[in-house]
Amino acid sequence: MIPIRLGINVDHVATLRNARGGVHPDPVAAARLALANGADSITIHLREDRRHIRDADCTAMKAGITAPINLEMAATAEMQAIALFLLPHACCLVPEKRAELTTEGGLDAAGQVEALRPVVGALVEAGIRVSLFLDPDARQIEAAARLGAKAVELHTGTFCEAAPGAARDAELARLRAAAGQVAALGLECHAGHGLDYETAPLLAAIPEVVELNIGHFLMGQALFDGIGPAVARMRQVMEAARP
Ligand SMILES: CC(=O)[C@@H](O)[C@H](O)COP(=O)(O)O
Ligand SMILES: NCC(=O)COP(=O)(O)O
Repeated sequence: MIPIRLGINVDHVATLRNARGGVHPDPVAAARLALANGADSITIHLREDRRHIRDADCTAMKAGITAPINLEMAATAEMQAIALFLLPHACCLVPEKRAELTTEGGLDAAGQVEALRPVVGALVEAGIRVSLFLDPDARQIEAAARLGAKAVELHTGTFCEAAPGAARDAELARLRAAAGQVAALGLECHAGHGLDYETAPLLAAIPEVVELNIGHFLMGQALFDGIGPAVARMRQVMEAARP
């Protein structure tokens, strides 16, 4: 079986914690449980509005786990400074709009290469593995390679939100083609957003995809099954689908 990594996004543990302004549930405790049950890394998205993960969560996560941390961030001076201080294993540059409910699409890397270049350069220089969160679009993927990113995380939201049928099949075909292009350019291919037990195996079946990042669905499922069993089942269905 071609190995595939599972990154667990614990943003929405922080959403629940913030609902009462306290310290429970703790994203670091959730991360440890996920790592003990099949996760390879932990993703945290420090949004500009700090709606869930906060700055203290980032330092607590760095101190609290030894597994790789993937910091999702907007490509801003503020976030760059935080990343260079925190020095996570990886950073994933994502688009952010304050009014959005969640991430709505991929970063427009092709449209802002010169603006992104210094941010990507500074993070790579600091030894951080930089990925760009992109739609499965050839022009965007080519821009990621031009920028010196080491990975692309394909946005699977459009695929996950589509009902089974021709439109969803077409989006999966786009994702397959994009994964092939990412790998052909020598970058790692990751995927994420909206994945669940039904859709994640369809991405895991793509040989070029080497990492899935999954959060919201699993944190919801954890309310019923517990984080450990929820993550373990995701690991199982991903590996069962793996070529
Ligand atoms: C980029 C992406 O799809 C997610 O990793 C991101 O974290 C979604 O944002 P929220 O976690 O705020 O829903
Ligand atoms: N980059 C995708 C991620 O980290 C988790 O996205 P979601 O599963 O919370 O939609």
